[in-house]
Amino acid sequence: MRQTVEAEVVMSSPRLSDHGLRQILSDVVEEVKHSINKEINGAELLYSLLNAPWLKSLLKVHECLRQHQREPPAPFLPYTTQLIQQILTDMRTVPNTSAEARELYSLLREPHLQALISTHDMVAQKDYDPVLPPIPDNLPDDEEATRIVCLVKNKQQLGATIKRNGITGEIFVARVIHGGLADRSGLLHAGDRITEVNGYSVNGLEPEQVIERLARSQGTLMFKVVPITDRPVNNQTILYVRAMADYSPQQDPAIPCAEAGMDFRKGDLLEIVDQSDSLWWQAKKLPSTSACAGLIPSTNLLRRKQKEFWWSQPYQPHTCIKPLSTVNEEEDLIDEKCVEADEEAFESEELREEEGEFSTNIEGIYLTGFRRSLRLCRRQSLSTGSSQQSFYTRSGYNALNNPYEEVVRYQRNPQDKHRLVALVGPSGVGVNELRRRLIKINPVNFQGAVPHTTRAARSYEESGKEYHFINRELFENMVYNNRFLEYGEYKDHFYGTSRDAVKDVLNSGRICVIDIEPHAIQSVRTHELKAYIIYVKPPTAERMKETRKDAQITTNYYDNRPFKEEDFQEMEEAARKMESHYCQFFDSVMVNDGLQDSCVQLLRAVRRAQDEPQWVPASWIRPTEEF
Ligand SMILES: Nc1ncnc2c1ncn2[C@@H]1O[C@H](COP(=O)(O)OP(=O)(O)OP(=O)(O)O)[C@@H](O)[C@H]1O
Repeated sequence: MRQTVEAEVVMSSPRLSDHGLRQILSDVVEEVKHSINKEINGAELLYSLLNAPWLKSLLKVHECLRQHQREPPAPFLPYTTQLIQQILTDMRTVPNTSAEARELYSLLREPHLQALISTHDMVAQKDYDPVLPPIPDNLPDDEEATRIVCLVKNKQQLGATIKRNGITGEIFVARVIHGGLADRSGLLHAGDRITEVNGYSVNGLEPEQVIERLARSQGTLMFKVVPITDRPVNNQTILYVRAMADYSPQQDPAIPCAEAGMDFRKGDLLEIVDQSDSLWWQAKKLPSTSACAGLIPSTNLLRRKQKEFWWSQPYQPHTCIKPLSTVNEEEDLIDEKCVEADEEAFESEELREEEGEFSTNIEGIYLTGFRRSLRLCRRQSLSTGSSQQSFYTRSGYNALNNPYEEVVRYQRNPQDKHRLVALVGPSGVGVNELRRRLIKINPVNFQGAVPHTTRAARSYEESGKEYHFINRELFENMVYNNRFLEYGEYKDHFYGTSRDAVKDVLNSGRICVIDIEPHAIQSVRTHELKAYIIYVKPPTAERMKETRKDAQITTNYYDNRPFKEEDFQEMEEAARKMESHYCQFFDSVMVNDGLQDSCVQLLRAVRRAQDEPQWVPASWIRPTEEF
């Protein structure tokens, strides 16, 4: 085909090719000379112009190029380099050159230009076209249009899967993996029928036998394919999701090709590049180092698998809304399970008779939301799991419904309200200590949320400061209206953190910093609060022993007591469970080792949350349909 085009170019200007431009010019020069002899006006000027050395050089370039067009490319000489050298030599001999000519001369001598031209010549001398077998002369008239595809094998996978039609025995390309070798060639497509591999017919072979043949071949792979006639238009949009479940292709017997599969863990960010198949999508993990995507199950398929395989069973969140005395229809509809799996992580303890409160006034700064009863109420619910002392939330999260959460990149506008900062960690790790210190560092910027309680205010307490003191009826009404992020019962009194208490802080322009139980995470991950979840992790048991030797743990029995060996073990176990069940929601993870370092880490994380772009659920930014 290319030969035809080139032939057409040459044929389209026969006069030039017959005589050569130089010859024509010489004829013109002779004519003009003749005119001078006849003393024709202006002819002398034209003569000097046509005789100018630059015009001659230009013509030389033109002729050399035309010459090259006619010659076969094999013994290609470094033409361009030679030409440039010739032009430079010619220019040197020209007296009184113009400023433009001098500029051109210096430009052509620039080392980077010379290097570029010499590179061009080197590349031009190579012949990259594949050597195709000759087309047989005796092709039947009804021969199907076939395509010969040559791919050079490298360390990469071919990036395509094949399948066999059970009835006809024909082999087809089942899918082409995005960014793989086959995809980048642009020559193989899902639905193409493969008739030959490396010159051998694949008719009647099993897909495994074809693959074996491909694996054995060295260097170039040659496919003869009958291209699919109605190739679907590729109008894929890229989708970003956070995995809410684990997946391992190696443990999935149903995956079409385990090598083409991509494993992921809860919390991984995935870029879904192809959803054209209803069962198997193609995705890359972010941050992505590979150009090649991997197969992952679609939402529907993963949901099905979660029910089938132990390895991807999602954790059933410990969310138990047990209505207080009031039961309403809406609550009945919420599918939530009782807190049970973390049960053994916490010791069952008797309620203390006397309730005490921590001092909350540090150097004149009033710190809210550090109430001892509230914390004990939480701990009590985890240790007993009994309906008498429970800590509740209205989370509707279920990984079975949403194994992937669509996410978008979000950066808070400086004029917008701050994102809520929620700390999560096993009891005793130091969540309250860190929160207290953060607020103390900058009470103008950071503040906790004032909790609500039904217990009576003490003489020194003021409603809205230590707690919002409200009666039981009002509390139940707030529960009924879903006003609490989490709430619970302790010693016949209710305690809870309300959505409005958090909003009050955010509306005042401050950053609200609260600590929550992990099962309340879903109630703060909303468009309204845009919570940034920081997980506070304990260091190793050795480091805990060292750093906490003077620290006191809050218990139900005593106001405070020193940490014991078993406290560290329990904390380690609780942390392990918390991570395995909730890690997909952690925006940031920090280890609370040395207090000073931890405060710096926390401050940095809080700044990141407010000032840097983060992946957040797409539903916070725009309403999304389930995909
Ligand atoms: N990095 C640390 N180094 C030394 N001591 C620490 C550190 N972090 C916290 N502590 C101390 O450990 C004890 C428990 O911390 P804190 O009260 O903050 O726990 P918590 O995570 O809020 O758990 P809970 O709410 O169940 O009491 C406190 O005495 C605190 O001062």
